[in-house]
Amino acid sequence: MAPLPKYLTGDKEGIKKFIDQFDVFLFDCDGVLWSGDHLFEGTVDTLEMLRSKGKQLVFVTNNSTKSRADYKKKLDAMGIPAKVHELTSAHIPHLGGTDPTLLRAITPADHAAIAAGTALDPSVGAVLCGLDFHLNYLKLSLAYHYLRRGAVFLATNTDSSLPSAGALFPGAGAVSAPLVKMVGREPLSLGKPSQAMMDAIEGKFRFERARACMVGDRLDTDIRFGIEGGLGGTLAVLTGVSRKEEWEGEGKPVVPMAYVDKLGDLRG
Ligand SMILES: O=C(O)[C@H](O)[C@H](O)COP(=O)(O)O
Repeated sequence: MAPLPKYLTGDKEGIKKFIDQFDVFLFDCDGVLWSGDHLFEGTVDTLEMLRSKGKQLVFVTNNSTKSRADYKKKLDAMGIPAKVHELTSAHIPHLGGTDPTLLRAITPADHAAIAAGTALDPSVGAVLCGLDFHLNYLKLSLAYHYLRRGAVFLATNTDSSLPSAGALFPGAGAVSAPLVKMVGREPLSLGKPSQAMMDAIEGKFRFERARACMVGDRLDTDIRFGIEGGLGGTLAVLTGVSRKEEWEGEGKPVVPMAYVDKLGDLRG
């Protein structure tokens, strides 16, 4: 049985010992640094404090509504300095997504063209579902028909919910759910807790897993990601999705190494 996590809020000595164990901190974003556009009090100072101790900080989000460049802008605007380590773009041709011509109600002509296949691009080999604030019936219909024709079913992540403005909203898993219902199978999910994501991060940032700590608000994505990735530590915060009741008690499947009420508590 995993030992109960250490509660670090207000424990100066415990916080110091915890931080000293790691060289690298992987930060989940939504629910840890901010909730939507609301930056949590103490976030900037805490990241600054960790940087001043020589820690490497890596931001690891499942949120696919923004590109890395957009995240860089959001971090800059919130006073969190960050570099975008994008060496080459992926060069994967794609369609759909944010295409404005899809932001409308489906028409009888769409039904006919999708059914006949004339509205479908024959070169499409995969359908990738992510968090989409403009999800609609037309996009779902196109995605379903690509899947029916044999396209690989992928998801950026399958989080059930998105923390924003201090509440929960439908997450990326709720976006792919209608397709799951239709095709009767789950997508291959590439974001946290998938270790494909951990391997990609490790490949890019070259850190020692035993000296890295994952900080997150969700047990089923962030904390599980850190544990299954063999990281030296995991730290849960209570400003997002998971509650401490989820790891308290016996036989809980995912238990963080430590937790704080909020990230800013790491300032001691
Ligand atoms: O549904 C989603 O995609 C997630 O709730 C959201 O993107 C989570 O982002 P993260 O907590 O990984 O920053």
